[in-house]
Amino acid sequence: MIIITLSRIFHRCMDYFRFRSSSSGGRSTASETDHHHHQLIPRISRKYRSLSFDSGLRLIASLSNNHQRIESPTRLVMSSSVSNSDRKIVTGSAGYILEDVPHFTDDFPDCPTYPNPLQDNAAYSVVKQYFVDDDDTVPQKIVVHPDSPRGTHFRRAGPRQRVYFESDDVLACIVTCGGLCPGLNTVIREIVCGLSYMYGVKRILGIDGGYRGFYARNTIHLDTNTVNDIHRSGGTILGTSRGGHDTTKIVDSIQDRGINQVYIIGGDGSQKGAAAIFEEIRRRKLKVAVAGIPKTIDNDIPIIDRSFGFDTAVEEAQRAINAAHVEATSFENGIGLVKLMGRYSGFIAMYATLASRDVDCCLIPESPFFLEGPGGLFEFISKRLKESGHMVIVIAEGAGQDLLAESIEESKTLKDASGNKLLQDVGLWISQRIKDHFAKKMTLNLKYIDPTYMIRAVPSNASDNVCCTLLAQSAVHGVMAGYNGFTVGLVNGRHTYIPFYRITEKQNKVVTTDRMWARLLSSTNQPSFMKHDDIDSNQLVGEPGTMKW
Ligand SMILES: Nc1ncnc2c1ncn2[C@@H]1O[C@H](COP(=O)(O)OP(=O)(O)O)[C@@H](O)[C@H]1O
Ligand SMILES: O=P(O)(O)OC[C@H]1O[C@](O)(COP(=O)(O)O)[C@@H](O)[C@@H]1O
Ligand SMILES: [Mg+2]
Repeated sequence: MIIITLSRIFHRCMDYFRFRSSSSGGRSTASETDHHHHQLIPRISRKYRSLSFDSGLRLIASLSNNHQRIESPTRLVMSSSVSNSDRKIVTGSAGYILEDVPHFTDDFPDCPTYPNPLQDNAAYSVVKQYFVDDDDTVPQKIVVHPDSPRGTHFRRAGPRQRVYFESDDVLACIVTCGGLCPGLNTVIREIVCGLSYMYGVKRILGIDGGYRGFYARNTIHLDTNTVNDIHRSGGTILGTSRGGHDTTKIVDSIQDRGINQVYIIGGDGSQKGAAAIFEEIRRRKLKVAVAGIPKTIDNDIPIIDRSFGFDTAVEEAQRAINAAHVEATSFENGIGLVKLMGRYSGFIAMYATLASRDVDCCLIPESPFFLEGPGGLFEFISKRLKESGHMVIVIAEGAGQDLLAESIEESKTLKDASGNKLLQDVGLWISQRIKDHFAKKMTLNLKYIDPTYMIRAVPSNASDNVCCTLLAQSAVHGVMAGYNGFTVGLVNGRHTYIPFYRITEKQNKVVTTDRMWARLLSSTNQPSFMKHDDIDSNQLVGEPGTMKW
């Protein structure tokens, strides 16, 4: 209680000395902005002139005179792998760690705040506890032991009592980057509607065609009318692209246009791009917020439970698997083979298999397999055909690439414009290998179905539409509340703000020693195709226990 009260007193004191900053508006250069900022500082009491949020916390701590709750929370600033990026880590008792996100007050300790317009909105003011308490955090791990530390937490998303933008001053922009994903249009729609209806923001721009659109294309005007029906269509009305991330040109464009809120909808690559933009914005001391909304049908983004589009992609994949099953059961020794997306992570294949119940074998990038000999794929196919006369195989596009690379040497080095590995068609390759192997042994009817782009080009389903809406609203609330340099994401079913470095430091993968993969193996009754050595060296790179729903 004491720290909360002191913290509020501190913020009240700070509010008293607030000034109106316009550092990001207009066409000011970085040096002009600096100058403008420093011109305004003398208006603040000397005592609080250089008081950052951190030093504010320390001030409260010293005032509190050794109170237990104040003794423990300490903010440690650690060096980051990304230049100029300070990691905000708050530690507390019982091994509590908050991996916090940057806030405007870190760089602009005296920037003004305003009452949240939602508090005058009849629809929200009746909602009990609509505003999120500043102390609310969400644990990354929810399975704990009596004596285990409380571990890493992330800041809970949602609206705050005070905001750091006046509605009329906001110039927001939205960009979609990377591959398509069901729900992109819904997220665009809900950012526009959230900004407009909740916060009265009128100036919102769409960036045309991904990152390069910042500097190579005109912007697109967005309002609640223009986005009204877009959620019914797949794709993105803004267009998207790979490559073209030129940080300097992008931030020049943000600065020149006077944009002060940047919403970036994209996958792991896009979030790395967002982090680079945020770093440059900070370096230039611009009062511009950058927020990421994770887009990934592959579910290759760590920390989060899942993001929008995945559910729809898995549902759409069922149509291909059903067709494969019908074909396989209609012919002697029928094999239906379906290739699904998943460059480095096999979540779509794994969940489509678990959902379908018709799949006999699921092959993913994380689980090595081999074709010939005892325990190999050919032996299993032979066994399953003898038992039931047909089978369905689901293969993720990134599976077995090492086997393909043995035959196609140059395939190891090919990359797309964003630097992602370009894959060979494992579906075609494995179909041919199976046909060749059984050619002289038995009649085989193999039908290869490749629904690749169909599962991501569709509009999002009902559950993903809800997911898109909540993510978009959470991003808008976070930005308006002054948080910065974050990706919004579901952690254990709660929306959180996650620092970019945690999102970009590794990829999420299926952990084949985790219980979910074991559940799949028991559902299909397929062998693991793993040799003992593979188990030992199995990359434990995923977040064990992700996809918990
Ligand atoms: N390490 C990086 N730094 C800066 N920008 C990046 C980085 N990786 C990817 N990007 C940019 O992010 C955008 C999307 O990346 P991509 O890998 O194609 O898709 P996704 O975001 O869906 O993973 C591209 O414009 C790409 O240039
Ligand atoms: O052919 P494209 O459009 O470059 O994309 C193919 C890749 O896009 C994805 O659908 C999604 O990847 P991103 O998240 O990097 O956009 C992958 O599953 C697939 O390998
Ligand atoms: Mg990606």
